[in-house]
Amino acid sequence: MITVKNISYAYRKNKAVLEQINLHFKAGHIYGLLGENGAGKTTLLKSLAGLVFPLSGDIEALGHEPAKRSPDFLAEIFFIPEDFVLPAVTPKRYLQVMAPFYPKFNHELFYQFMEEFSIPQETNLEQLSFGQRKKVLIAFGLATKTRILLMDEPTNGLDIPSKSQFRKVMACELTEDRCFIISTHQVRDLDNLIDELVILSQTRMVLATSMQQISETLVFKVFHEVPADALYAEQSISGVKAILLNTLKEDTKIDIELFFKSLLLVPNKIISALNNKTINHEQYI
Ligand SMILES: Nc1ncnc2c1ncn2[C@@H]1O[C@H](COP(=O)(O)OP(=O)(O)OP(=O)(O)O)[C@@H](O)[C@H]1O
Repeated sequence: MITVKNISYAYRKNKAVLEQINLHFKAGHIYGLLGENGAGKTTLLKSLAGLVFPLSGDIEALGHEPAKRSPDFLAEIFFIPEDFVLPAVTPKRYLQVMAPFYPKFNHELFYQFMEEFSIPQETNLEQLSFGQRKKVLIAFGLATKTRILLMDEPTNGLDIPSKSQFRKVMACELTEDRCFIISTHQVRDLDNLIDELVILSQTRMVLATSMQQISETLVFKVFHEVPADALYAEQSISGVKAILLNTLKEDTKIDIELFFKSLLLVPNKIISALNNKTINHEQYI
């Protein structure tokens, strides 16, 4: 659905923000895009949306080059940025103006999400709280029915019930021909939602793999002391949280936060454990 070939980007000379990024995003999947502050996640999302143009390399999305921003492409992609401004109009007026840009827009679905998110429908958008406005934009993005949906920190500002509502609607709206890419630091908000993980660190792609591959290869457990065969371990209030090889084919819940930290601190151990089917950037160099 989206192929990213060796792209690099810099806002300023000699200060790379993305370097030699190679990725494939497939339809029917929800991707979690993780990375430290400044790793380049937003810039990658903007590149996919055609809002910034790679200095080298190519992106092909739905057969289009995003940077050309052709109307056919724009009708099939929606980007929910972290910060945004909504006009001082009612949701109804907002739809009258914006929905025609998306030929598959489903009005009924939009109002259904608005109800599920408990957003007052007659209120001027400008008078809503940040979290409420974010939910309006999420409802709009899902109702566009675009094949690609990009979200930058979508759960930022959402209250606890809305976060679980968000997971529910996202899972329901994913179809075989749609692809959702979510950049976030709130990994717990993505629990049981994402099925693919992409990790960026310091301008590079560290890892792109499926959650299934992670759970088949690794186990996540809590111990009283650090196990001798731990690939990575850290002390927590509940004990020593550790990642080990899944030699007994156990089914444990992936601790994404622990996994992310392990990749930053002991990348070689984790990547070589996953290496069988995993793509990492070194394979492209
Ligand atoms: N408009 C801009 N002009 C110049 N530099 C920028 C601009 N936007 C981002 N950068 C720089 O590019 C780098 C990557 O930023 P980006 O926003 O893509 O990272 P991120 O991974 O999304 O970070 P965060 O998790 O903090 O949101 C940072 O060093 C940032 O300072």
